[in-house]
Amino acid sequence: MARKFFVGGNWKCNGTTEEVKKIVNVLNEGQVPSTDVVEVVVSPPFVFLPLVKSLLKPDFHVAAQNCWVKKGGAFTGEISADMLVNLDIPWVILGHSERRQLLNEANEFVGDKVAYALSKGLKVIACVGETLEQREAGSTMDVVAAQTKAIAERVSDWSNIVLAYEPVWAIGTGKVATPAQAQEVHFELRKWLHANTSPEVASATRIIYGGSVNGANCKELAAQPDVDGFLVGGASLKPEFIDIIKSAEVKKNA
Ligand SMILES: O=C(CO)COP(=O)(O)O
Repeated sequence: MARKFFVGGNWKCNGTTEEVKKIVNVLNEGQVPSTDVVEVVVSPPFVFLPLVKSLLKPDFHVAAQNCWVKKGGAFTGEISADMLVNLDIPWVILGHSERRQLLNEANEFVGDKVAYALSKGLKVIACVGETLEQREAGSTMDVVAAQTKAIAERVSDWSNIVLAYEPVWAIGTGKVATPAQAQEVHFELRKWLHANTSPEVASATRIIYGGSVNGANCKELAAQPDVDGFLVGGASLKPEFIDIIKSAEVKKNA
């Protein structure tokens, strides 16, 4: 089964109402491949989710950038998966490295979040990735395997998970992984899924790359056999996001 190309735009903690409307406008007007070829999901901050959802053309979907680990209650400042479902928000990003690093989200905690969000019917973009120090120490695969294992131990159905490989050293740095570096980790992650989940999960799960993806480097990355799309930060706030969506054509013609 062919894996449909997936392009996510992670807006992080950016935007005003006016800016959000402008970005949505650009997205709605952009000439992009059909939904048979590419799945596009944008992730604004929580407070803009209803606005973006109401303005965005139906071909594109929205994701929250996080949610609480279980049912809501006395958890000041948190947003529950149940609330996202209530607002018809189909996707959530979990385990982003900024949350793992700045907010100390541990592998197990992320795994619990993924399991709970899936159990409520959300689709999950689950992020993994190593720091520069870990890469230089040669432990990239150990790190991403441990992060993926914490999810695999808690989840049996992978059909609503997209796995995002985002090397921390490439995020927001302008230092993109080379196509060969991305392919190597994606290939290893798929091999890991093959051995630790099932051959079916390994071949069906989309593994997307994130970290300084832009309009200029996306095509070469998209051409890698195990790169099934992107999770884009900075460039997802700019018109070049349309070019990144278009890189799905590389796969179609492959
Ligand atoms: O963290 C990212 C997406 O989740 C990547 O961010 P940049 O594209 O800004 O490097």
